[in-house]
Amino acid sequence: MTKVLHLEAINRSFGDRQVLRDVTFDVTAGRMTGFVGANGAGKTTSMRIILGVLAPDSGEVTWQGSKLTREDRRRFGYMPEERGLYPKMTVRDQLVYLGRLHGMTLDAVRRKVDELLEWLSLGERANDPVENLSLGNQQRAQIAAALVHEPDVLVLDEPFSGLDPMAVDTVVSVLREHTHRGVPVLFSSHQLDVVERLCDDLVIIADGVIRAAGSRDSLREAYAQRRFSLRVAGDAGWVRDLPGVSLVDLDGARAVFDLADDADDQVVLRAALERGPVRSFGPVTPSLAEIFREVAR
Ligand SMILES: Nc1ncnc2c1ncn2[C@@H]1O[C@H](COP(=O)(O)OP(=O)(O)OP(=O)(O)O)[C@@H](O)[C@H]1O
Repeated sequence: MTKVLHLEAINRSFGDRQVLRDVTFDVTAGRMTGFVGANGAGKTTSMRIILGVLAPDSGEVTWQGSKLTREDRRRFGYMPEERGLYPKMTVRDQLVYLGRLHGMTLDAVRRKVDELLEWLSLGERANDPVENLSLGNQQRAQIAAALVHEPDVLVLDEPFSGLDPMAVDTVVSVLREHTHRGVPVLFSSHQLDVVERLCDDLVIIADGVIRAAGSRDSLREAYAQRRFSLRVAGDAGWVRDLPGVSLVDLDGARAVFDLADDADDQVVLRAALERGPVRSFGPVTPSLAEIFREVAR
């Protein structure tokens, strides 16, 4: 059976303000699930509830079909929004300490820490106090802290914020290594381009309500407009006169247009071929940013 972390109808209010409403979604083993939403949408609150830092007013979180226990949660890796490493302790000592807290033997934890430091390109900084590290390196150390006890589930609040593109790639390869071993990974991010590139599944939240959830590709398909792109040899402006076509963008030989439900894309293609060579023709898949704008507004 595939291992799934499941949130079922989670509700939570602060005072008279309800910030999560019937939040329901899955994080599946072996997949990277991107959790996206505007500031204040409810991502951090959901993650805190998963980790048991905060209790829901109603609803429950299950792991492999059973209600989460404290023991399960000890096997989770969490990178909280408020970063929590001791500034004066060296990176290595800190990671060893955290591993020991989780009951690892000194040998096992030392091996794991060396591996993580190398994976995250932190080897040269290992004996520096955290406060002497650049922000990007502090972020890497924070990620190492979430991974040191070889967690069964990973929940990461904004793990890519403040990282340069190379560091993002480093962290992604470390997380991918975990998904390949069957670990479900839930991460929140504001950077839609990063999420688009690396998530397998996507959960979009707005005002405490899940607006869309599913595999990235199925969401792209579901939100695909009947939008097409046509590139011809000459000027493509004539396409706007075809029935059912509404032009979205025209750039000389390239036209992007939406088709009415009853219009046939092959009719447009034949019309183009009658006029001359067609360089390319096909549906345009929406980007994550476009889907996000559509569902989260
Ligand atoms: N302890 C708290 N007391 C009162 N209100 C809170 C508390 N924690 C969160 N909130 C409110 O709940 C809402 C959701 O916040 P949350 O931090 O979950 O959003 P988020 O999606 O993580 O946003 P961001 O991307 O800005 O971190 C916000 O309006 C926030 O102000």
